[in-house]
Amino acid sequence: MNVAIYQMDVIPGDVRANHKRVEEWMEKTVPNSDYEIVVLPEMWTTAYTLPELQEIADVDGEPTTSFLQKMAKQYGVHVVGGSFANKIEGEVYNTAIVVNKQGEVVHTYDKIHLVPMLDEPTYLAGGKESAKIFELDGVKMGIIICYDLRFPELTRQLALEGAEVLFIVAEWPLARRNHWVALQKARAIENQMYVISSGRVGSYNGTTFSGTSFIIDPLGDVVAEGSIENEETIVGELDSSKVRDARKNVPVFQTRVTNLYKYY
Ligand SMILES: O=C(O)CCC(=O)C(=O)O
Repeated sequence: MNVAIYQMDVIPGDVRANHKRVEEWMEKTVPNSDYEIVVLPEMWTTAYTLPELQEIADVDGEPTTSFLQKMAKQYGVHVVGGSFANKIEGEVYNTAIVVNKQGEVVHTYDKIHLVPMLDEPTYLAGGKESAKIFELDGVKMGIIICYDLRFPELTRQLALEGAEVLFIVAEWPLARRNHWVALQKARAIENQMYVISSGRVGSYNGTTFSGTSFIIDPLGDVVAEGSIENEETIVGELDSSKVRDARKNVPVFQTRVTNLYKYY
């Protein structure tokens, strides 16, 4: 499966303008390509305009869900649609969405770990359900959002449920880029799965973001890596046999000693 990540900058607080940017990127990037999956970053419709989100967030997933469904159908590509601010019954969630190339929503996930350093709990509600797996073209996958990367339990759970690919959509600050890089490689190696991340670039409200979107294979080797500061498209190929080989050669999942793990 060929993947293209849109490592984009985000216009703060302007949902329609960001839709337009994604539409323009799709128009330019997807036709005549062999991309089967495209990936967007975290909160790409609004950026982290937290105090404004009650006013500008989508309501019950709209208009962003319909927009992504239209893009997926029009371009015949699966869309891992990053995440967006999504107001449901008065509370704003950070919602990730996956739409298949037929335009069907195959998965949503509301970020469960809110970031204290960003005061997220003041403005956002945490998801009520854990991350779960979904399938695209018969391959099991999972998606987590930014700060979730710091909680290895969540990714392990997805791997134990059969995920071969982990998407991480993010707006990770440049100041902690070394964590971003090391944790992604660790998640790929320890779970013997592909890690595909989409980070935003640019700055907002005094924070500069780290870009550095990745495609990392199940051995932890980097297939493709974005720059720190440029808007660009990062591409690479996923091969399920590499997951099977990694898990066969180092049989981590058969060697776990769960009865001795106190907290898991
Ligand atoms: O964990 C971090 O250092 C950054 C997390 C973050 O910025 C986010 O979840 O949006």
